[in-house]
Amino acid sequence: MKKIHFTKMHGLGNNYLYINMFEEKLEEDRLSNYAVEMSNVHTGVGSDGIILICPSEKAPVKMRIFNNDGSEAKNCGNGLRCVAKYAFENGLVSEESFKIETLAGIVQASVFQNDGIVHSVTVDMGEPGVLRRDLPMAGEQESRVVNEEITVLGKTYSFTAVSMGNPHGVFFVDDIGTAPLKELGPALNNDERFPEGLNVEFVEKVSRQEFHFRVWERGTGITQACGTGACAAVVAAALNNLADRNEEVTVHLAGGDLIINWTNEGKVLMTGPAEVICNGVYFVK
Ligand SMILES: N[C@@H](CCC[C@H](N)C(=O)O)C(=O)O
Repeated sequence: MKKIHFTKMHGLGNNYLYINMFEEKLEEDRLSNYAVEMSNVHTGVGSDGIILICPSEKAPVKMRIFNNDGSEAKNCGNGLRCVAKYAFENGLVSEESFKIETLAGIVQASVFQNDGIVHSVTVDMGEPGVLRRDLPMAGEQESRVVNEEITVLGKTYSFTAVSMGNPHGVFFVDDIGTAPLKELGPALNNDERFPEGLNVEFVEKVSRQEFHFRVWERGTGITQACGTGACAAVVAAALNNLADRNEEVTVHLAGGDLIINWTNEGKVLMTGPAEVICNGVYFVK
């Protein structure tokens, strides 16, 4: 019987099964099935998806992420912090600052540790995409989508679109508690205006340095946290003059807080925790 060794980790409750591809051999054409099977809460381990920590020719490690519906995404902010922690604690890297390759490009991770145990990680996520073509989204490809009206399920909302390597739609609301996440998330993700789907975020401003945040993720549904989504939210806040560039902004997600800074140089810095839940062995059916 085939066995897959994994480490279950989470970043603010956004949990994935991490597979060390330096040691495990998985068939490329079965990765999507493994994500669905292993993530199943009833018959698998239960998770928001799987993340492969792979060898890379461009960096010490490469991250690949599959949502729990089996779809592969190009980026994952909470995943990057966990990959950085795993790589450092398991000797895949020896420096405290190192590169990680993703399908969206190469990012720089810096771990903060005590006695070899990483408690938090800053990832330089690179520059956000702010044009329609970056998502992609239908319409004039070279234009931005900032506070633009969109009609969904018969109601009109204003939203801002940002790519962090994966597509995000950010909706600013007065009360995060009444945000129609469950309805708007799937509707927008399946909307033909977003040919590659959409991660949907509702964001409530507390001050220019503090926002509440809830997310419906493409390929998974409602999760406790989304790192790329929090980055997109702060970029969207700055584009709408609700926050300032080059300032640390605290984003309160369902699972805890992230600190995000869209610097004047254009990079988005994300800082937050990463935690190990358990190690295990999955018996392939
Ligand atoms: N939870 C992640 C994002 C995971 C991928 C996303 N659902 C997509 O399909 O783009 C994060 O922390 O960024």
